[in-house]
Amino acid sequence: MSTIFYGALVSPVSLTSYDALPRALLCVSHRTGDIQWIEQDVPAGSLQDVLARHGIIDMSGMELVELRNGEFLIPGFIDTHTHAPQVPNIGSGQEHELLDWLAQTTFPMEAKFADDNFAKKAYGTVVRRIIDSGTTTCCYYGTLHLGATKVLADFVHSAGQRAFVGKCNMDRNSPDYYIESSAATSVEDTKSLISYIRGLTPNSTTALVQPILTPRFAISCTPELLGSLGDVARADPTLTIQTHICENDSEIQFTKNLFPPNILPPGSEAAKKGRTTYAGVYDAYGLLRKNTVLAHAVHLEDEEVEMIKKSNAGISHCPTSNFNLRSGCARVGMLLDEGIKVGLGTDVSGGFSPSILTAVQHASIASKVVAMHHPSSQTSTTTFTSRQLPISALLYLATQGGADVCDLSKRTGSLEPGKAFDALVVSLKSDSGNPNVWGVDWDADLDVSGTNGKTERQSLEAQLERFLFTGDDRNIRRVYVQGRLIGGKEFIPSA
Ligand SMILES: Nc1nc2[nH]cnc2c(=O)[nH]1
Ligand SMILES: [Zn+2]
Repeated sequence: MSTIFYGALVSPVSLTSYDALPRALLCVSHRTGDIQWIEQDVPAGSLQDVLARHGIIDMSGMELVELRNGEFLIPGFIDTHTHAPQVPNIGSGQEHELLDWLAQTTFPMEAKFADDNFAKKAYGTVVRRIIDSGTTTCCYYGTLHLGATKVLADFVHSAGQRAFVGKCNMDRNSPDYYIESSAATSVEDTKSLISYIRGLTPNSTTALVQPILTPRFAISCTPELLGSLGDVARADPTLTIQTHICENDSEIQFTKNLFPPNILPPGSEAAKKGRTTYAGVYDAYGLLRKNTVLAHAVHLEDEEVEMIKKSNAGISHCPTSNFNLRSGCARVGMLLDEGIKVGLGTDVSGGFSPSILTAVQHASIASKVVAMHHPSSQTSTTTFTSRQLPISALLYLATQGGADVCDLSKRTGSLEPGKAFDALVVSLKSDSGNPNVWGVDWDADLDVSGTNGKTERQSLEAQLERFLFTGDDRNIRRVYVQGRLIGGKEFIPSA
């Protein structure tokens, strides 16, 4: 049994190109939730023949979803960095920089999650909101609490989202009311959470919800704690790791003061060089590797860029937060030119929106700001340093780039046979209720003859751009993960 989608499809190919197929036919297996096959261009008159070629003569037991003009399929968004317990704080504490904001706004809210009942009340709506924003894969930070983070994992698991869920490690430089009692307790709770999450989907290598090691940032961890987390990571190369890096000048200085080279493990590169960098601290404790997600990376030194490149760790670019906390503009174009993996993160509530669409818009603006400040005579269209990011790159960062960063590139991030059907049905029709996107009459916009107006591909490209820059939850009709409908405007959650 399968679901067949017939209509427009958009999917990233690379940073510089994407598929925009006005009349695609895509088949999803009900058994696996994977995409079985895609036909790129099927005129309406050939539909029966093409289905027959795939052995589908009788549509009974099949679901056929026909998309209208102004609607298209797109891979689900991947949020490589967000803080679930900060969603209730969105839009507050907007006048601080990072360290003050943590102390004044963030830690007081996170501390409330000591109460599992508070977590049960908050996290259900948090997860629903993030899914309905079109996020099919999410890297979640919980709080330092084991109980509340289990509650978060439960909600994500039962909602059917693909996700990484981590408990923050923080045994120093945190307020008395919100700190772990020792490195040993922090590690013990982390191991319990890993077992708990792995137990949610027994004996499955394809579990949607996975644990993730989450040393909050170097400042909040003693050397003993980072060392023990490094041991946990070394024992399990499949375990993903997430943390913050080079977000804010004061934070970087504080980190360097806390970790002078003489206290770092003697064999580490930083200890040998006698010079600490932020990335060098994580590297020294074995926390920099191909499945490490590093959020922000606004103020990386050249040496750190090299180190990250060598480790094949990925960067979560969080432009909304970087503007909002006045952290700076990450040089994403340069990172991409270096071949470093980059995805997008909402970083709620440093960022004030749980939608990756907002991150896309701000990633575009951030790249324009970098280009304004570092004008270049570069004319190449395949490099990005000092150039604003094109639509193809923005789409890539929001989808496949995120999958690359999470080490999930074979499973999700684009619409391709053999990958999971993690996808959105987007509608720009007037019945979406979003006046920004239906200011254009998509039917009139289209001229299939190609003599006036736009070709079908051009119209679809225009629709994608409109959606990325002015779309919102109202335009997300359906959200699928692994072939299962889990959200969107049309979704009715079971009671
Ligand atoms: N943006 C952001 N940066 C951090 N660094 C350490 N914790 C946080 C956090 O919660 N948000
Ligand atoms: Zn963050």
